[in-house]
Amino acid sequence: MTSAAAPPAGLLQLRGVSKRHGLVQALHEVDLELSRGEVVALVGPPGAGKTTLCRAIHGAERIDSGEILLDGAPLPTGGRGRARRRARADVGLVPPPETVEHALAGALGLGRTVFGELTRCQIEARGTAPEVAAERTAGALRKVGAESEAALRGRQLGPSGRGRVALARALVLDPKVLVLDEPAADLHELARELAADGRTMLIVTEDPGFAHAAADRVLFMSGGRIVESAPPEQFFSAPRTFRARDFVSRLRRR
Ligand SMILES: Nc1ncnc2c1ncn2[C@@H]1O[C@H](COP(=O)(O)OP(=O)(O)OP(=O)(O)O)[C@@H](O)[C@H]1O
Repeated sequence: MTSAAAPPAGLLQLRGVSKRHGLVQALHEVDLELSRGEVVALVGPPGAGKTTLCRAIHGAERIDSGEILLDGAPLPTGGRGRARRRARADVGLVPPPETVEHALAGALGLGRTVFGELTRCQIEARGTAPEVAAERTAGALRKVGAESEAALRGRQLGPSGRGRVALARALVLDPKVLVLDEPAADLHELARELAADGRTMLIVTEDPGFAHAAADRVLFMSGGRIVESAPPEQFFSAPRTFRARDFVSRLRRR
């Protein structure tokens, strides 16, 4: 199939989303729907388009065609204004471990502390009052177990701290959809807690155990297309297409 079968009245909808990187068609008319409270695991081989899809949903990647709707309203795909900042806050993205350092370094700038940045971004994106924002920052850092990172600056963060702070930065904006791109294993338990709390999430993962535990549904991507959509137990035990069977058998051999 070329599009994911999904229930109607989704919180997040992608319709015919395409994106080309130079000669590479990274996303090919992707249709996707996430219902409120649904947790979807996105899997697929390297180069399938998973990160491009996550970045497009977050508004970090300009799409070539198609549309992305959140709560029925199109997400702005360009510009720098308040509407765009708000849209990016509504879809929180935690980048993969290999790029989270760069992403946080950009957010924290040269001098800002973790606490300062998490507070600032709420004031900027949501117009939150400073004292309320500071309280939320403290709550988010507590939630992810990164209270001891509060006074640190970008380069002082260790690998585990970076992932937790990036998650706290997304959470502090109370996103309608949370996208986790290959979260490190030490974030899995937190992701499961967020799923149990009813968060709507799209999680890129190649860990079948984690997908089973956290996700309601698995989407399999290959060649820029969503090829299968199934409950985790069904997908990992009986994938339908050749490409998915090959992917699952490679996972089993690892
Ligand atoms: N900025 C870019 N410039 C050129 N090509 C890119 C760029 N970003 C991604 N691509 C290409 O687009 C395709 C999809 O990449 P993407 O990173 O979205 O896949 P992925 O499924 O996340 O892969 P991985 O699991 O390896 O992270 C790949 O062929 C990749 O090489």
